[in-house]
This record gives sequence, C-alpha cells and structure tokens, in this order.
Amino acid sequence: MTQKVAVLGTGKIGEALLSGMIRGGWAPSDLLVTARRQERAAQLHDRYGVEAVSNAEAAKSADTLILTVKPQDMGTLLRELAPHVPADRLVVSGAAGIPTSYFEERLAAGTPVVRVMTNTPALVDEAMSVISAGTHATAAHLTLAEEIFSTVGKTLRVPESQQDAATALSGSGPAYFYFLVEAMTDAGILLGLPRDKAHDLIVQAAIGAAVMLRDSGEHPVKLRENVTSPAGTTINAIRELENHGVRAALIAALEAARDRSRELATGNG
Ligand SMILES: NC(=O)C1=CN([C@@H]2O[C@H](COP(=O)(O)OP(=O)(O)OC[C@H]3O[C@@H](n4cnc5c(N)ncnc54)[C@H](OP(=O)(O)O)[C@@H]3O)[C@@H](O)[C@H]2O)C=CC1
Ligand SMILES: O=C(O)[C@@H]1CCC=N1
Repeated sequence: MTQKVAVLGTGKIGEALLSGMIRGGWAPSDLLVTARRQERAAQLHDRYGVEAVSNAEAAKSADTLILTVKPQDMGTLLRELAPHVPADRLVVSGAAGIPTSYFEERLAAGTPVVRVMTNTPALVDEAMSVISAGTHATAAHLTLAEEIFSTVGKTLRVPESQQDAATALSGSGPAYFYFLVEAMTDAGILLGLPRDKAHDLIVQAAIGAAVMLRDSGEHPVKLRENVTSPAGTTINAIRELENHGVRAALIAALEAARDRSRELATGNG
C-alpha cells in the first residue's frame, strides 16, 4: 500500500527533507506539505509539484505526519492537529528537545511517535538523522522513518535518552565547522592571503580531512600525528590551540547545546 507522507511546517528542514524524498524516488502525489503562510505554500507547490493543504487536512489524509516546526511552535501546532489525528497515524517529530512523551500526552492514546534529529547537510544528501522510538512506535515505524530520512543521508538509531546529546553533536554540529572555517579564513587574512583563496584552502582542507576521517579507518589522533612533524609547523599551532583552551571550549560548548535541548523539552523554551 502506498504511504502518504505529509510534512507539516515546511521551512528549512522540512523543505530539505521534502526535496530529498523526491530525489529519492517518492512521487510528489504521495506527499503533502503545510505552511503557515500562503505565499510559502504556493512556493513549495511551484518548486516540487506537491499539494499544499491545511494542517487538519494533512492529519486526515496522510499516513505519516512529519512535524518540522520550531520547538516553540509545536504546542500551537499540536492543539490544532490533535482533534484530527487518528491514533493509527505515525507522527514523526523533527524538533530539537521535545520528547516523544510530549506528543503522546497531546494526541490520541496509542499514537506511535518517532523522534528524529537531522541536520542541514540534508540539503546535499549528507545528513545524519538520529532516530528514537516513542512508547507506541514499532520496529516497522522505525524502519519507515529510516526509509524517509535515508533519502537525505545516514541514519542512526539511539535510545531517546541520548537524543539531547545527539542534538548537541550532530544537529548543531555543522554550525561548529562553519564557525571554524570562518575563524580560520580570518587567520588567512591575517597571514596576508586574499579572502577567496583563504576560504578555498580551508574548505578543501576540511573536505580532505572529513573524507579521511570517514574512509581511512584511522583514529583522529593518528591522523593528526601524521600531520604533525617533529619541530615542524603543526605542533606550534597545536600548542596555541591547547594554550587557548580550545578542547575545553568545545566540550563546554556541546554541553551547553545539550542543556539547551533539555530546556526545549516543554516546547516553551
Ligand atoms: N535548522 C537546523 O539546523 C535544524 C533544525 N532542526 C529542527 O527542525 C525544526 C525546524 O527548524 P527549521 O527548519 O530551521 O525552522 P524554519 O523556521 O525554517 O521552519 C519551520 C517552519 O514551520 C512553519 N510553521 C510554524 N508554525 C506552523 C504552523 N502552525 N503550521 C504550519 N507551518 C508552521 C514556519 O512558518 P514561517 O515561515 O511563517 O515562520 C516555518 O516555515 C525545528 O524544530 C528545529 O529544532 C533539527 C535539526 C537541524
Ligand atoms: O539550533 C537549533 O536549535 C537547531 C536544532 C539543531 C540545529 N539547529
């Protein structure tokens, strides 16, 4: 039986998923979208040929509802949806912080809920989507969520207790790398390189390092040691990174992101 899937609150993440599903072979006729603004609904229809409907209509017509509004908008969306969602619908939340129990408490008893934390590299099919089951979600529901999110990259199942940590690492993760590239490009300017060349050098170093991390099978420490020659350039840079507490700063940063994810649990964060 064909599954009809609706993406509710189709912003950056919702659109990335929608476009990935279409690239992955889902027929636009099996997909529905909702948006808060009419002009956004029309834009999605024009771009992807999908039908844009109301949230209530999506709840009635689709087998699977993927909720991709901001955590702070989830309460309002659920109040609107709850009277229209039959208990056999799979509800997938893409929101940071909000636990599956939040949805279970607000939807019909027994509604299966799956929580997913993806990230923006979904736009280039390189997402990491971290998936957890709620109380009533079965293995088949998890498999369906994996099938949907594997159209935009890798998937990983974790116990829900690890979702806030996963959000800090991979949900927010791309932002840390962009931040590092921005800072290292500034360093290139300081060292006298034109900005465009500094950018290209750092981005290619990042791509090369990322591919080696993924494909070499080597531990990151070993990869770093291979770059770090005795009395060479790299060790001087590493000493400065350690002097400035960059390792401790990263640990503290990810802990802060994890804590913020926990705070968002109420949807009022
Ligand atoms: N951005 C990221 O890197 C990641 C985000 N997430 C999670 O994904 C979710 C979405 O984030 P993101 O895509 O960045 O946010 P966006 O603001 O881009 O998308 C949310 C969309 O939902 C719409 N919306 C809000 N309320 C309603 C409603 N009641 N009915 C229909 N549409 C509604 C908004 O409309 P309007 O355009 O009018 O505001 C907006 O277009 C969040 O919960 C976030 O935690 C997860 C992983 C990574
Ligand atoms: O910053 C945020 O809250 C969202 C969730 C993970 C990435 N972006």
